[in-house]
Amino acid sequence: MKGGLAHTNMISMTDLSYSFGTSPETPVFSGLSMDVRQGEFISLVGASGCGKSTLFKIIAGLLQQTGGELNIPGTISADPSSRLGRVAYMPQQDLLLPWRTVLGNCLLPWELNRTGSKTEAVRSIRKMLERFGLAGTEQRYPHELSGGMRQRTAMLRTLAAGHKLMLLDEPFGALDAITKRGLHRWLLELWGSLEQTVLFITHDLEEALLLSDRIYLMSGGAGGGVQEFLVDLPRPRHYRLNYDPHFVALRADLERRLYETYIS
Ligand SMILES: Nc1ncnc2c1ncn2[C@@H]1O[C@H](COP(=O)(O)OP(=O)(O)OP(=O)(O)O)[C@@H](O)[C@H]1O
Repeated sequence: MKGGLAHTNMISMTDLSYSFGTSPETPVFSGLSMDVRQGEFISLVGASGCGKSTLFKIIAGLLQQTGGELNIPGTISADPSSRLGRVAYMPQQDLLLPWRTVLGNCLLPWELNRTGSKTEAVRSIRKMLERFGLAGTEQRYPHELSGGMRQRTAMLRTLAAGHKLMLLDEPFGALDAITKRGLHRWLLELWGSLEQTVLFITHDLEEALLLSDRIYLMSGGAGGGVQEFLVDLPRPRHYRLNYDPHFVALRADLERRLYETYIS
């Protein structure tokens, strides 16, 4: 966690559960109690299908939990519409609009909110494009970008919405190891320089360890719940840390605990 930030909860959930209407008796997950504090970088790992993306949709206000409490300051747990537009949510597929340029895609949050002038919004996006290593791409269409560039564009658009809490659903899942490494460095720098709180879904345990303050291991199903895993590695972090004996031991421990969620 970044220094100087208060232990204010950005999200806190108690005994949260969710079942789709099609199978109300078999919850996707249940008994989720966890919190995300201001300025933290938290990762969520768990078997495919345990409900990670569903949880993000609940936090973003697209779905309503079927049990338990979800507290996000300024919203009402029982009213999912009160959460809509309160957090920045980047779903698994980047969802860039193919008929819009990079600039056009990044202007979407402004078009939805209309806060400030368009000139100011364009100026601010141009500045961010540089910071995101996307200078010169503003008139390109999504199909003219590499996978890494698309992800950065989608993240820029997510950030341009101006929310302090970002939900990133496997943003680097489809990228090669070296591109991923570059984006990790870039994301850590970005997170370190902004007052951003990040909740991040990944299947890559090294990625989770490198980026996070804490990791939640989600089990899914009835009585699955969630386990907390503390990442006591100093910051700033660099990928060379992956070869550090403490990192290797943490990775083995995390893998063992994740394995236990599969067989429990
Ligand atoms: N609209 C839906 N109706 C019914 N079941 C659904 C629906 N959407 C998802 N599910 C089911 O809910 C479960 C959780 O899906 P979810 O996408 O949240 O899992 P996940 O942990 O994010 O998976 P992955 O790691 O593979 O992305 C899965 O079994 C999925 O098939």
